Amino acid sequence: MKTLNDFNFENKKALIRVDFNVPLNDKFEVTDATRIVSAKPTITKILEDGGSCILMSHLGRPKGFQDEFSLKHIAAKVEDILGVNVKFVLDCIGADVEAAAASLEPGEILLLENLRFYKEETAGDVGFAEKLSKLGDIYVNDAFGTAHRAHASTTIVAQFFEGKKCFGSLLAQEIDSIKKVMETGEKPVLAILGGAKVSSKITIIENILDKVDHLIIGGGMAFTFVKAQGGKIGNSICEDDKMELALDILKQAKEKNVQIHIPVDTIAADDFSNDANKQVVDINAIPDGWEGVDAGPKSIKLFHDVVLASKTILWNGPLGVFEMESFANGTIELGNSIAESTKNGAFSLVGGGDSVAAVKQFGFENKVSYVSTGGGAMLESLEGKTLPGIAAILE
Ligand SMILES: Nc1ncnc2c1ncn2[C@@H]1O[C@H](COP(=O)(O)OP(=O)(O)O)[C@@H](O)[C@H]1O
Ligand SMILES: O=C(OP(=O)(O)O)[C@H](O)COP(=O)(O)O
Repeated sequence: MKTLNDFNFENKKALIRVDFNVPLNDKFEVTDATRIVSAKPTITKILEDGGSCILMSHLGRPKGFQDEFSLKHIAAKVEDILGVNVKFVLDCIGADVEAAAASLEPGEILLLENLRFYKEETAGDVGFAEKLSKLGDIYVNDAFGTAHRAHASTTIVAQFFEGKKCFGSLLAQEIDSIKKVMETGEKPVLAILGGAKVSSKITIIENILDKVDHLIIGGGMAFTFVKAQGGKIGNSICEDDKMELALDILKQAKEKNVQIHIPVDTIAADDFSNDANKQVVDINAIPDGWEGVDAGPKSIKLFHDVVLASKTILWNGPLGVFEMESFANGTIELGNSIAESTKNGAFSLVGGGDSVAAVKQFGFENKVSYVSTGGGAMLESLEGKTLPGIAAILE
């Protein structure tokens, strides 16, 4: 696995695929710059070596050239975070871009326009990838968030850099964190899966049953397991067509010696709204007209004990409807438990969509070992897939 340290970038132009797909508000201001901050170590190392950086990224899912998706909106933020002047070109291929890249001096940074303004990017077009490849001497992939896409700039371009391609430090760190959970982590290894649906996590569950000692199934997806075992779940969300599968997962877990922990109680609400009436009830005795929306106190304690006994922890998916203040407590308490366990020496990885949002919203970002910068990319990694962006560097 080639990393930045395998190269000296002196007088070299690094063509770096970053994931600067960051959220913007209606004034086109960056509202969460995590992905830009996370790319800084790679860029700094290359500049310190005496090289220059050509940064390429997508932003959103534009249909052709659309001003609102221009990377010009984020150029100043990138400059601010890197602390180095950033040159910006209004295209990502073509004569102007080639001239700008050719005249780049050591220590300088060039930011290209949104790659997805060309449909060839997402189509993985070889000709488009070849044009990009002309811009740099060494290809660095640091875009973990987009590593599950076999696009021109994330995957196809790598074939033009035989022996001259490597992982950036962010991508290497993401790979390492996943490896810690899936392969090398200190036991006991715990995975906590929450969120809304069993169906979106099936492949992950089946893949990690071979890797973990404990599995907490929380959030909305727990109710499919509870109902499948004969529990009364009222109006709680449930995927009836996945009940058989839930029973099969419980059976597989037993065979594989994995201890599964399902909530024993829940906060039930009489309406799916923040000001609904609520009551604590046993998970398998939810009255008609009520639905489970958050972990109950006994479950929080149970999960706390499992988390504190674990040395390696993966967390994906909230334990309740955390977007509503009234039902955020279980997710916050789980965050507190993971923070405490991390302080005691456990390795904790948080990844995938809403759990990362929850971790940031409730201030746990610096209290866990690692927060992934990838949503879909992290979920696909946990499913056991080799991401095309990663495979292309290894080839
Ligand atoms: N008991 C519940 N009932 C309904 N929705 C829930 C419940 N618990 C969690 N959720 C919802 O699950 C969603 C996140 O699910 P999911 O997308 O699978 O997680 P992630 O994005 O972290 O992988 C959140 O919007 C949250 O409100
Ligand atoms: O933000 C991203 O994905 P994510 O929301 O799954 O983390 C990546 O930049 C990939 O974007 P895409 O899903 O439009 O290919």
